[in-house]
Amino acid sequence: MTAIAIIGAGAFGTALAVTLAQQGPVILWARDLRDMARDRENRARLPGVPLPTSLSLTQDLADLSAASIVLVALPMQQLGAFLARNATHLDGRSLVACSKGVDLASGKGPSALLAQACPGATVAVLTGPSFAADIARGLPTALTLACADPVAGPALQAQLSTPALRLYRSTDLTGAELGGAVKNVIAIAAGMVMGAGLGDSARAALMTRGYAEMLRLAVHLGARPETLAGLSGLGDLVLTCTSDLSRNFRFGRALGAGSAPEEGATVEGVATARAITALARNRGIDMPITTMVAAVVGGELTVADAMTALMARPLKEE
Ligand SMILES: NC(=O)C1=CN([C@@H]2O[C@H](COP(=O)(O)OP(=O)(O)OC[C@H]3O[C@@H](n4cnc5c(N)ncnc54)[C@H](O)[C@@H]3O)[C@@H](O)[C@H]2O)C=CC1
Ligand SMILES: O=C(CO)COP(=O)(O)O
Repeated sequence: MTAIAIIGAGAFGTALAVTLAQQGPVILWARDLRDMARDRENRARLPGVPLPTSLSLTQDLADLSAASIVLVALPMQQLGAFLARNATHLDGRSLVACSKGVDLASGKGPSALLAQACPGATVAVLTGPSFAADIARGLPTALTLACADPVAGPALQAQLSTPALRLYRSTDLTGAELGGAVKNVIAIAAGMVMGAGLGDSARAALMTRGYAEMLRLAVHLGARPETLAGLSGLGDLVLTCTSDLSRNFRFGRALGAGSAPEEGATVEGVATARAITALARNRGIDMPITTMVAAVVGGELTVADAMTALMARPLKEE
């Protein structure tokens, strides 16, 4: 019996599938397998990583019926529509949300979308600092597995950990997924700073103040501060704001440098900046960097004007 299934054969879904297949059978669902089955490699999203024989591929969601754990690794803005069509295939299992972001249509994170569409499921969140390419190469990685259920949480932690992938357990789903959502927005801002040539000192200031607004939003929405200080918040913020491997960082850097961003890359921080700006405005939470990123990606502000506006804010206590 296949115990673990993964939905979404992007870079992250494929990397998780390759890693978890070292421990037992895994089934990976893609809406379009293209040449993956023939090549035994996901050349489009995770080139150079062979797919092990314990990993099977399918385009038919009915093939996932034997899996007790389903990891959902779709881009955030695709998740709601996918669930509207396919929730009956997923209900009643342990569903692990792997997307990072906030849904523009509903203002919800991935775990809330899963719980709403699949009321009989046990929902968890897997998040933290990890590039798909690192996981797939078996490099050491530590992530947060958040699940409110006191029995399912430890079981999932054990089943999804490997010698190279170390999962820390939490019951704070709100904090875990808001850290992963906001860090992408701040990474775009960090990229803008570096692309515009404003320097490492400016980036450190922006990361720190970005962390402050991540914490402010998450605590307001019921998260525990220590969650944000962990892998899913600070850990992922540091990784994403400082690495060329980050698509959000590279996107921001292109904007800052006045060059064209890469085509076809999943850059979750773009829509999430807009979703969180709306959420923060409705709740009266001050999130100046997120609001600035939303305005720049929406074409309402230039990077230079956004930086000037941030520096001109009234002086305040830290
Ligand atoms: N790539 C990474 O290093 C990491 C990614 N993530 C998160 O994982 C999520 C997925 O990202 P990636 O795998 O990197 O994206 P990706 O850009 O590599 O792949 C996205 C995949 O989703 C598929 N897809 C898009 N819409 C779909 C739909 N409606 N139905 C079925 N399949 C659909 C595409 O065909 C593509 O294969 C994002 O939320 C991202 O933030 C989290 C941690 C690390
Ligand atoms: O979430 C990630 C690292 O933890 C991947 O970051 P990007 O989506 O910016 O590439």
